[in-house]
Amino acid sequence: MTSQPDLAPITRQLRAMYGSRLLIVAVHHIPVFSELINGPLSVAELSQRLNLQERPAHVLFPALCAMNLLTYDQTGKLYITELGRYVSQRHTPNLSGYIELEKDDVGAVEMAVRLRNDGPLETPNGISFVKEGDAPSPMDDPDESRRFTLGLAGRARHLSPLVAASMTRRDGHLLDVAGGTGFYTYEWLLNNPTSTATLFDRPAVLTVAQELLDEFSRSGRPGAESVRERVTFLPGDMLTDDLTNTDLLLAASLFHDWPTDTCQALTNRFAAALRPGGELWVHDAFLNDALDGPLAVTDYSAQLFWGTKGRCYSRVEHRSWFKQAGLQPTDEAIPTQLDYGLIWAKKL
Ligand SMILES: C[S@@+](CC[C@H](N)C(=O)[O-])C[C@H]1O[C@@H](n2cnc3c(N)ncnc32)[C@H](O)[C@@H]1O
Repeated sequence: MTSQPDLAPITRQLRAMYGSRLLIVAVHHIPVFSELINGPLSVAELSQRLNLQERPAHVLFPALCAMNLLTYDQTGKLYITELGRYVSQRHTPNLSGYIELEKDDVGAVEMAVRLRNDGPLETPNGISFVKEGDAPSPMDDPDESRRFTLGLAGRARHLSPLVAASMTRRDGHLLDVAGGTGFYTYEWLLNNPTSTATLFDRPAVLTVAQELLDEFSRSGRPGAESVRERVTFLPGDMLTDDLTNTDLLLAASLFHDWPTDTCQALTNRFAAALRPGGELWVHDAFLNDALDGPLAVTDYSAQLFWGTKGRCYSRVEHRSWFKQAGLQPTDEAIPTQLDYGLIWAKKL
């Protein structure tokens, strides 16, 4: 087990920028506080008045709750908190004019565009970390996929020993879907010396993963050399291609790149790939089940909203996909680091 520090303060600072944009937008571009000034509204009512679709609403409203500007009443309606009144023009004094000084910030203006449009207006080069259908994908471009994959390598190197230590130890097969660098697979195989694994991702990503496995195998760590012989690299499209039958399936930083209907479809595919007694493990950053924070995750959700087709989801949202796919969710919630954690479900 690593004794390295939790790097969450760094990623929190990095992502705070996205939360700031949401604050400016909610006060000056998409009038959340003006709509709520006359009383509580349900998420559906408020979304409809603001012309926001499900994904942007589930990014913006939880973030404003995490900032303690909005909260839910007992019937689940959103209302303005005592603190939130101070960003409304109807309250004296208020900070609305002060926030207005940032209104034309390019990031805030573009965030308003993306919230209204449920994503950027144009994506000629595809969307970060996403390969879907025939649309162009940076994950299929050799230079871009290398840049994206190596961009995640430091986080994966840091978190993968913690993830491997928390996952089930067993003799069997691990399928690491959308496995990226492969570090989660390599670390799990190091802890499970008689097991095998498949790393599934786009072909250009697997080229990088193979290089990282070479480096891992030569690290001199006890058992690292044998890991190479126990990994199969399987290029493909997880949305459409057959997935290897497996005992454990890992979805690390996977669901948060996709909209809810795709998450359900993927969970169904993952459940079908599991053998009886198999386990689906999800490593991600989870919203509170009440969709009101935590701030580190609502900021992350805004970052993912900005760049991918997804957002952060709560454990309850994940567990509903598991149940619909016929899996039995466990109620374990295992923290790792960087505001991430593990949850898992069984196939009976
Ligand atoms: C955010 S990265 C996560 C990588 C790794 N699991 C981790 O935690 O570091 C998402 C991965 O999904 C892969 N991906 C996206 N669409 C895919 C598809 N249709 N089929 C297979 N992999 C896909 C990307 O290539 C990328 O490696």
